[in-house]
Amino acid sequence: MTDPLLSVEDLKTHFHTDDGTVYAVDSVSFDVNPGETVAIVGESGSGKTVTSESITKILDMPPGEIVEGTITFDGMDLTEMSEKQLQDIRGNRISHIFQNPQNGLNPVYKVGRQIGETLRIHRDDLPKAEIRDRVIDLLDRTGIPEASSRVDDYPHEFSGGMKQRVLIAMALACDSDLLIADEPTTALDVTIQAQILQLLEDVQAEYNMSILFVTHDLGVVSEIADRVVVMYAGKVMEKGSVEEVIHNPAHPYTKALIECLPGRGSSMKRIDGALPSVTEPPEGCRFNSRCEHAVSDCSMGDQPQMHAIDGSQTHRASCVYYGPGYDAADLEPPTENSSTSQSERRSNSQSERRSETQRDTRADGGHDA
Ligand SMILES: Nc1ncnc2c1ncn2[C@@H]1O[C@H](COP(=O)(O)OP(=O)(O)OP(=O)(O)O)[C@@H](O)[C@H]1O
Ligand code: NI
Repeated sequence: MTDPLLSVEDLKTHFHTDDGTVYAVDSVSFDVNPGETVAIVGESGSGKTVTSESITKILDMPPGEIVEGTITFDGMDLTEMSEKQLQDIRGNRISHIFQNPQNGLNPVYKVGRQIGETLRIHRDDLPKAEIRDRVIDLLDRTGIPEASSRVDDYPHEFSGGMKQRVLIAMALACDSDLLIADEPTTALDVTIQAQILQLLEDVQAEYNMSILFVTHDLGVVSEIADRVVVMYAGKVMEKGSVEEVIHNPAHPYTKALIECLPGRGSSMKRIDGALPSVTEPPEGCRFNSRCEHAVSDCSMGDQPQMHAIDGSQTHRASCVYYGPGYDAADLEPPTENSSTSQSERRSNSQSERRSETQRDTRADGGHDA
């Protein structure tokens, strides 16, 4: 097996605010292998952006601080790097694109000049004319029609989708190893969204780039990602291949997210309840207050450890039901006609439950005794 390109281990990024410490990212670990797409998914506020912005330290620090953890990129620990060293990495080996493409472009400069700037900074041996040729080629490859004239246009002359293409061109300028894309299609309409996702897949294959894709949308994850990391309130709830996580979700939080996908589950619904306090996170599993399966072990100690699912090397979930003394089958939804209550189900194994239901039936209407 090849070494991961990026390895985030036990990352803790906190914010020191007047209201206390915000535990935005609290012991997050995951890898990104060369050439693969890893998605970080979770509801708003779960710590996806803070995780991704910790990698090249583009966070506001202070109030933010990387309190613990290592971020190894191509064998180098980024958390130990000076600002000068990080500048060499940003836009060169690791590029970012964001939800609002406007923020990535300076309105007063022509787009060609801005893409060229990345090359001038990181490839200062390139002659001027060659830079221009390369920029036009990049715009062309990212699907901008008439690239040779568009190169001299200003950002406001481009639509949202075209601006995002310009930013992808910029990310490709130095042939980055890793593209971090934070909700890059959320602000775009659905057709354009699909085109941008397709473009990312195409350029990834062509440039053998890795992508860390941040989204709250599990539908997008199944389209673009190879592997997925499910975050909730600063913790990783589950991770694994897209197949594993989307088709065989293990954590009650992931199951609930999937239930909320349009066309899935019983109806269009949201997960009941709200994220827990970020300054005073609950004991135990951070999802416990919203989890219909929560038992007393779920509100004790730290976030449960990651347990392997069905003996998989890659699929893991942070839920006590996959640990000793529990049966993950108890996480399955109750059958349609089951009259037993939540608490009864928790305290009984499936077989006990069956015999209890039989007893109930007899008590109600049985005269065969
Ligand atoms: N500068 C900051 N100061 C204080 N708290 C912050 C700061 N930036 C982020 N946070 C907090 O960190 C937590 C994680 O935020 P983050 O932006 O990573 O969430 P997210 O998963 O990306 O959500 P979204 O889907 O809305 O983008 C949130 O509680 C947020 O309020
Ligand atoms: Ni975000």
